[in-house]
Amino acid sequence: MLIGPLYLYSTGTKQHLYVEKGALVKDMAAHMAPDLGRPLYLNQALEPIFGDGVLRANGKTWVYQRNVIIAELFMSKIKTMLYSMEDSAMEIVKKWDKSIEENKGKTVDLVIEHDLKVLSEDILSKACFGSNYGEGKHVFERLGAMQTKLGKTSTLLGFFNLSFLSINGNKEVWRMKKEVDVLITKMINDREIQNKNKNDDEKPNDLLQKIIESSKRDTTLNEKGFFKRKYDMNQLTIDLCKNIYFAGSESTALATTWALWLIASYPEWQQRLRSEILEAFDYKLPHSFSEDGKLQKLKLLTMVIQESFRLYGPAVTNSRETFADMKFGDLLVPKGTYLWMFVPALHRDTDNWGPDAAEFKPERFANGLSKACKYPQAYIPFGFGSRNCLGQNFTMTEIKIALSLLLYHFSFEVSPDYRHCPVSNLLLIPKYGIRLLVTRLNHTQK
Ligand code: HEM
Repeated sequence: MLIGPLYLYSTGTKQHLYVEKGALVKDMAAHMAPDLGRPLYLNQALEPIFGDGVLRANGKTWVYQRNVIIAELFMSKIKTMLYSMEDSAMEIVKKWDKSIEENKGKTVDLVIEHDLKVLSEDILSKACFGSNYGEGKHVFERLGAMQTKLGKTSTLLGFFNLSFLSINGNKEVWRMKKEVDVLITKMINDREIQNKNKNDDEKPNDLLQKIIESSKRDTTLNEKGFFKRKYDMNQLTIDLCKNIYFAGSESTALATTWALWLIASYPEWQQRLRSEILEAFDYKLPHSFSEDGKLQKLKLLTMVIQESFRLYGPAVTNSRETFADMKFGDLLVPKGTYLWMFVPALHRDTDNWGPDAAEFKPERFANGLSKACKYPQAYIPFGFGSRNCLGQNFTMTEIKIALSLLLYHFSFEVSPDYRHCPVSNLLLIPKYGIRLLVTRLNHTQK
């Protein structure tokens, strides 16, 4: 059946508009929340995992949370996390080095995504919550288990099968929710104990601290009549932490995994990237990421990551609900319509990207996103408009550091045992894992 880039269908009383037209996404991106928000019916099913956290919220709770975290993820703040990101990334270098050593210095065939997952969980735990992977591990494990139970799609997006959970399955998800809440409550309480008797300038300066302080300072959400129900600020604090744990870990790990697989698949690009890294860091082990402009110098690496996000971005679908009658271009969309975007199709739209849209061509980003395609607003690996991802800078920095260190130390080829099968399971995952042949490199210093 041919259905085209714009079509409407209904499920009972709900109307769904599927949009795969760059020009329309551009118009949608120009509309501000709250008229265009998270779909309400998806929201109900996702309550155990996200509570009223920023990913699921609409209206004033969303505004409150976005304001709490936004400045904590600005580039100026991320610059203070560079050492810690690098430290975590060096762990993976040491681990792969050890595997090679145990193989008498010869090339090893490694499944990479688990190590990259641990890396991104460690970075997020340290940077945002002042703990490490060991401490955050139980939260990640339980959130992962809930995610698997809750189905085949993400909050960020779509096609949520609401009928799949049995009563027992449902009970189990709520049990896991309670476990996660207990773990996060303990983390918050521990932080409050640590903070006792400390002056403000002695307290940690991370996202968790900001979330705790804002919840005490900001009482607007508690005011009677402001919402249909009174908000429990303690629960909202827990929910927001939970949302950050969820939003910031697996997505980044998968993005790094897919980018490394593409780099291994295109040896000429791999060589070009390595030369750029060696040059930027003066042929020394890259450990000066905090030096001004070093990361910005990695222009080819940025292009490769952008292209990887275009073809293998972890977020597969995106969705919105119109909370008012709206107009996008010539199209009138009534209140209560669900809007769906299937990102891989949008990112391979030949009308927007040209006839080579399906090919890996990082050079299309040589002069920036605005020159790479007709409708830059329809490049949406991090979503669009006023609800776009707050973690973009964090993620891009983390991926650049991890890939620079890995490309400095190792060369990569795709293993003959690799089976290409990207599937959407909440996020875009490699169904059979990603296997790479990893070889140690020894650089002679300049
Ligand atoms: C490769 C990594 C990542 C990808 C692909 C990704 C993708 C997305 C997408 C598609 C959305 C929905 C945007 C929309 O509906 O238009 C989103 C929302 C969000 N992301 Fe990310 N994200 C990543 C990493 C992160 C990180 C590291 C953080 C935080 C440390 C983060 C925090 C958030 C938050 C708070 C939102 C909710 C924004 C809102 O609703 O206002 N993300 N992300």
